[in-house]
Formats: sequence, C-alpha cells, structure tokens
Amino acid sequence: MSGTTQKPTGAQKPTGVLVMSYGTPESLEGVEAYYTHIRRGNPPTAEQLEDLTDRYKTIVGGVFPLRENTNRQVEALQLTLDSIAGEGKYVCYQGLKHAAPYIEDGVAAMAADGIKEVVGIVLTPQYSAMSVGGYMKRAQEEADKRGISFVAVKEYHLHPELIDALSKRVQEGLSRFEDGAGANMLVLFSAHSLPAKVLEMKDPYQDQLLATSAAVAAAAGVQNWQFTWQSAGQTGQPWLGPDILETLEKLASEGVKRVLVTPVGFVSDHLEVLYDIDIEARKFAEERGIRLERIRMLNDDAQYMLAMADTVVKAVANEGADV
Ligand SMILES: CC1=C(CCC(=O)O)c2cc3nc(cc4[nH]c(cc5[nH]c(cc1n2)c(C)c5CCC(=O)O)c(CCC(=O)O)c4C)C(CCC(=O)O)=C3C
Ligand SMILES: [Fe+2]
Repeated sequence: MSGTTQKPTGAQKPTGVLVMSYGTPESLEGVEAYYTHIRRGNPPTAEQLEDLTDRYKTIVGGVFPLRENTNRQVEALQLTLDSIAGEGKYVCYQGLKHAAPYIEDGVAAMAADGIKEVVGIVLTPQYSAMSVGGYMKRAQEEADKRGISFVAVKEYHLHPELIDALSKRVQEGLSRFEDGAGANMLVLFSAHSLPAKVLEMKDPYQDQLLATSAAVAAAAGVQNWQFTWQSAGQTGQPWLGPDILETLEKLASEGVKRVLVTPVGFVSDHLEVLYDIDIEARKFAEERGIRLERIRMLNDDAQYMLAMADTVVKAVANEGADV
C-alpha cells in the first residue's frame, strides 16, 4: 500500500493518445495548400507545385488513399491499446504536422472531451529535433495552453516488436529474389535526409537510424547491408548524404545485382516510398543492371501497433513513477 488516500473523483477520464504524422493531402486539389504549409506559408512556385502534383498523380492515379492509411493506423493502435490496457483506458486522436486535423486540432479535440493527460507519439520510430522534436513542441505548447499534462514519446527505434516486424519484412523481401540472400545482393536501409546542420546539433537521428538498421540486419541474419539517405530537399544547403541514387551508382560499379531497399524511418506507404524508391530509384537501378525490390511497409502491421501501444503504456507508467 502506498499510504496515499485518493478522493473518489467519479469515472476516471481516459488518457489521450495524440498520434502524429507528417500529413498528406486529401486530394490533388489539396496539394497546393499542403505544400504552402510545409513552406511555412510561402506558396510554391507554379513549377514546384506542378512537380509535386505530378508525383502524387503518378502514385495515386487520381484517387487519394494515403490519408485512409493513416486513419487505419490510428484505429488499429486504438484496438491494440484496448486489448493490452483494457477498454476505456486510452483514446487516440490524430494530429498532423502539415494538414488538418493539425496537431493543435487534435489537442483541442481532447480538451473538448475533458481529457487531462495526453501521451504524444509520432508515426516514425527515430528522434530528430528537426522532425519529431517539432511535432512535440507544437503538441506541448497547445497542451500547456489548455492545462493538459503532456508526455512525449521521443523514440521507439529499438522496440523488439518493431525490430521483429521489420526483420520479417526483410526476410519476405529477400525471398522474392530467386536465391534469397545470395551473392551480389545487398540490403539497403534508407531514411529521409535532413539538412546536414543537424549533425552540429548532436542530433540522435543518424545514430538511431543506424541502430535500427543494425538490429534489423542482425535479427534477419543479414550480413551484407548498408545505410543510405533518400528524398533530400533542394534548399541550396547541404543535406545528409550519400543519397540513394549515388549509393546505387556505387553499388552498380562494385557489381551488386540485387538490392532490397528497407526504409526504416518511414513506416507507411508515403510519397517518398511509392515515388522516390519505387519509381525513381528503381528505374535508376534497373538502368544500371540492378534489380531493386523494397520491403512492404508496416502500415497497420499488428507487431508495429504493439510496439507503439507498449511504448505509450510504458511512457505513462514512467511518468507516474517520477511524480
Ligand atoms: C525527416 C522527415 C520525414 C520523416 C519523419 C516524419 O515522418 O516526420 C518526413 C516525412 C514526410 N515528408 C512528406 C512530404 C513532404 N516533405 C517535404 C519536405 C521536407 N521534408 C523534410 C523532412 C522529413 N519529412 C524536410 C526537412 C523538408 C523540407 C521542408 C521542411 O523544412 O519541412 C515536402 C515538400 C516537397 C519535397 O521536398 O518533396 C513534402 C511533400 C511526407 C508525406 C508524403 C505523403 O503524402 O505520403 C512524409 C511522411
Ligand atoms: Fe518531408
């Protein structure tokens, strides 16, 4: 017994779970507003808009299923939390960085429902001050404004369920090559590049991505692997490299014939996966005699959901222990 007396307060309010992600447009018409938000209110040039719209058109063929994917992830996380913690303990809300419902909208919806305690988690496993840190800052500020206590899950990049889920996807991907992980074959882990100045900030992003990659390679029994960056922006500033196209060029010159691209920072079927890898990198690889395959993304994979649900529950328990 702890010895503390607790006054009955009626039904205990559930803990809110703010499930955050980058956000994706809802339609082709929505691309401009979305891009303008990413550019902090500066509308893209006509050329930039056309380029981005064309990339979306190519991957979705006119229909826009990307947001439904996020909705399914949030629903699946809810069901997983219900099953591991009991129904009514946690209620999930969505908060997107660059599209409605925005991060602030998610917190406002929780406040309207009388929720007093919130855990925030992002649909990406590794922490960077420039990515996850930005989501958490906005969520924390909105929670402070509304008198809600907020706990941030910074990362879950080595959660055993995540590593196991990814290693199964790697094994499945390798089985698509006729002789599995045979000769001239390489697993190429990848993640979204960031402006290189993050390195000066002692940002954990790169180390965490390498840690996830090494753990997945070990779990899948893969010896021949590398890590590379993808989807760098064109900002005039240097971004983290080497880029996946440079890496493929080098691998081709070394005689590599088969590559299994394994994105470890993205968990969903995003533009950067469906376009930058499946279309751009694949074409580039094929032109150099490399067959490129990619693991199936986790999306609402049961083990991935368990990794997040377990991380949320532990974040709440740790917070309680600190008080
Ligand atoms: C680290 C990181 C992640 C991974 C972590 C996380 O998931 O948060 C990520 C994810 C995503 N990025 C996405 C889309 C875009 N990102 C852009 C631009 C930028 N990304 C950046 C970083 C990241 N981005 C940065 C530093 C910029 C430069 C402008 C800025 O400082 O913000 C642009 C502008 C045009 C272009 O550059 O292509 C678009 C369209 C989508 C959704 C795509 C879909 O609809 O499926 C997702 C999941
Ligand atoms: Fe991005």
